[in-house]
Amino acid sequence: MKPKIYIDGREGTTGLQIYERLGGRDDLELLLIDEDKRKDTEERRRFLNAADIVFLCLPDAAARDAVSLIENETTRVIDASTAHRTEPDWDYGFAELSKAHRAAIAASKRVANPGCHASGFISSVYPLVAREVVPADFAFTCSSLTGYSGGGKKMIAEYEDENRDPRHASERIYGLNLQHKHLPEMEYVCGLTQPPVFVPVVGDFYKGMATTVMLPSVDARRVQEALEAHYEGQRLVTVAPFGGDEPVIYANALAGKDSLRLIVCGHARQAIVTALFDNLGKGASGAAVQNMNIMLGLDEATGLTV
Ligand SMILES: NC(=O)C1=CN([C@@H]2O[C@H](COP(=O)(O)OP(=O)(O)OC[C@H]3O[C@@H](n4cnc5c(N)ncnc54)[C@H](OP(=O)(O)O)[C@@H]3O)[C@@H](O)[C@H]2O)C=CC1
Ligand SMILES: CC(=O)N[C@@H](CCC(=O)OP(=O)(O)O)C(=O)O
Repeated sequence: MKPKIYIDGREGTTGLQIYERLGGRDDLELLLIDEDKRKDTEERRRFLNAADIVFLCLPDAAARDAVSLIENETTRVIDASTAHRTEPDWDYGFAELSKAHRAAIAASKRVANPGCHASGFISSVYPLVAREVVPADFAFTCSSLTGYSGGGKKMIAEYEDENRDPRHASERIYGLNLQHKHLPEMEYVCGLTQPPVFVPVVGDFYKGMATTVMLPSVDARRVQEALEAHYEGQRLVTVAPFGGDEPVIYANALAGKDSLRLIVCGHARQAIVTALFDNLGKGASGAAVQNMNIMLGLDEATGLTV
């Protein structure tokens, strides 16, 4: 019997990208809701309970409602929203962080898929804190550049409108209240004693992401060696040689891929780590499909672009 998969929110940016990654697979059965019933609570309840694995690609409140519609013990959930990422009875869906994370995902009924900016920060910082290269009470700062698809359908329409605000041609700094919605998961997953100072920036390009963590008074080579050791043998998270692959970093360099690459630059007294990936790949839909593959005991990269 093929596992039955339902994508709640399939018409959205993340949902469509998951559908594209699963559409051509013959090892899964996709349960497809009628277009005119996709927001009908009773019909969704039926689909949510008929599936073995459900992807939630919905706003936070709708994701919480969807979970409450599940009335059986067997349906397993991968939630792409922010709703459950710091809940102790959910597993955080970033398998490369540790063997324990991977094992928890494999056995989980409830997986919270990481936020895009959070994926960049956590992939850099979790190993450095776990390996005591940087203390958990370090005053982390981070800047993260993302394509506008990170803002979903509404932001895509805003950027692609022919009469758009001409200021969209320039980068836009946001999250200025320093309370971005990904801060709680960054702090929780890395075990930090304080949140980082986090500056997200959206640019005039569709997809791609470069999240840079600043590490004053830290030896850059030690950082690179720790990250390389931590991710040894991983296929979807890799570490560049010290100094990086190129003299400059373009935020869209890994657009279209489901992998993430860490690049360490600096010298003996200062380091920066940049996580380069696609906000819709390892930052959302690619990660969600990877988590599903792990939950089903399949090769984690099935259907993904490494
Ligand atoms: N875009 C990205 O890079 C990332 C997004 N995410 C998260 O994934 C989730 C989805 O985001 P994204 O795909 O960008 O958002 P979109 O706005 O592109 O899509 C959301 C979809 O959910 C549908 N929807 C809204 N409310 C309901 C409801 N009550 N019942 C059924 N369907 C509903 C919308 O319908 P309609 O089409 O009618 O508007 C839309 O199709 C969010 O929680 C987001 O924060 C996570 C990581 C990255
Ligand atoms: C450009 C833009 O607005 N990006 C979104 C992040 C998208 C994302 O990862 O959202 P989730 O937390 O729901 O997963 C933001 O910064 O709020």
